[in-house]
Amino acid sequence: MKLKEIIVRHIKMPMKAPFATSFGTIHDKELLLIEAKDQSGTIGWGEAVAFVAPWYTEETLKTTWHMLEDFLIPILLHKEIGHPDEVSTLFSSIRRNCMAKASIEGAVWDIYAQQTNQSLARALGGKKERIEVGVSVGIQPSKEVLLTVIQNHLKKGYKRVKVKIKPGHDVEVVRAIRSEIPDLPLMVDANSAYSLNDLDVLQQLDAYNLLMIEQPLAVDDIVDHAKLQGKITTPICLDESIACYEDARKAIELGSCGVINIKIGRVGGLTEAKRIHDLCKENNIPVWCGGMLEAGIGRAHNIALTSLSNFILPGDTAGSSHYWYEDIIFPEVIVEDGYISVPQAIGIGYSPNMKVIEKLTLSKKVYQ
Ligand SMILES: O=C(O)CCC(=O)c1ccccc1C(=O)O
Ligand SMILES: [Mg+2]
Repeated sequence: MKLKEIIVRHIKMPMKAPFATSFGTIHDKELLLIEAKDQSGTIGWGEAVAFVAPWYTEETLKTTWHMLEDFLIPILLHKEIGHPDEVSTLFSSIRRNCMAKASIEGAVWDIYAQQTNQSLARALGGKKERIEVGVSVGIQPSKEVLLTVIQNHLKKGYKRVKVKIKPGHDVEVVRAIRSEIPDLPLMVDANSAYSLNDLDVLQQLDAYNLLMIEQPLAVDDIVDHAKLQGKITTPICLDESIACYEDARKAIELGSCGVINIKIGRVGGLTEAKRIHDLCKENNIPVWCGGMLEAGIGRAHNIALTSLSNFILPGDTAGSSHYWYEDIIFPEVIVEDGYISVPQAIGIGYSPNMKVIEKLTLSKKVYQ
């Protein structure tokens, strides 16, 4: 394929409820949509998942647009691409900026799947027909509200619940959930809010039979995570610390985690996500697919990736209606009894809903 035109749209999705984490609260999700056209007319879609502020990683919506416009789009436009794996090689002179790279690489994978007449899941080597999913619950105003929110998600069929924690809002919260729902498959995510000085609190969490503790320590500290893993039995799941295959290799070698959360944007695309998946599989490290409050295009890519065999644990890819009044794809992502069916149609298996996309678009730019 050769890309002849790329359209970048900045859209703003109103959220049903704000999402609070240890690093801040997200009220509406702004994101970039990438529409890439190949010379034969096939259109592929990608989503840039960076937030407007750099709390989760260093990237922002504006840095992703800058990288796309000034570096990544010029590299790809009019270049012959035989296979989507070549995109990361073409981008290898650009350091990091993973979410920007992933957004356009995802659109190339979509075109490739369509042109080889298969679903994106199949193109990636995924075989699962349905995937098990959980939900991520942000920090709530009170324990009562939190418990009501969790019960509502369980009624909808979600089988695993992740709650956000931060210092001062941790052991008590977990104790309250456990005393009301003792057998709930439960995990916590700290988004790097602790250090080894908090060992006492992290060891107390060990008593609550949690599936895992996600990213308790600093983003760049796989050494301290290894020390912590030696002192608690609950598996540590790394999220922010794993930005590429090499990070995963080193974390596994050091014993910094028992589980890895793979996010396509955080690791720079589907090709790198698949490499990390394969590495974890060889090392008996189960993985699951993390989320970035994606709109439908990002959600569709997550579903395809999660169809790979070592995505053993339920991921954060909830149904469209979990966050959105109206998603940007048709049909929307539906969760039934805790499962999403992996689409079998060619490409991402969902169509962009242009009416909704146009309505939510704040600005748009065409590159040729
Ligand atoms: O539902 C989702 O998309 C995942 C929600 C989530 O936990 C999250 C949301 C925003 C930023 C970081 C994270 C995270 O996994 O750490
Ligand atoms: Mg996380």
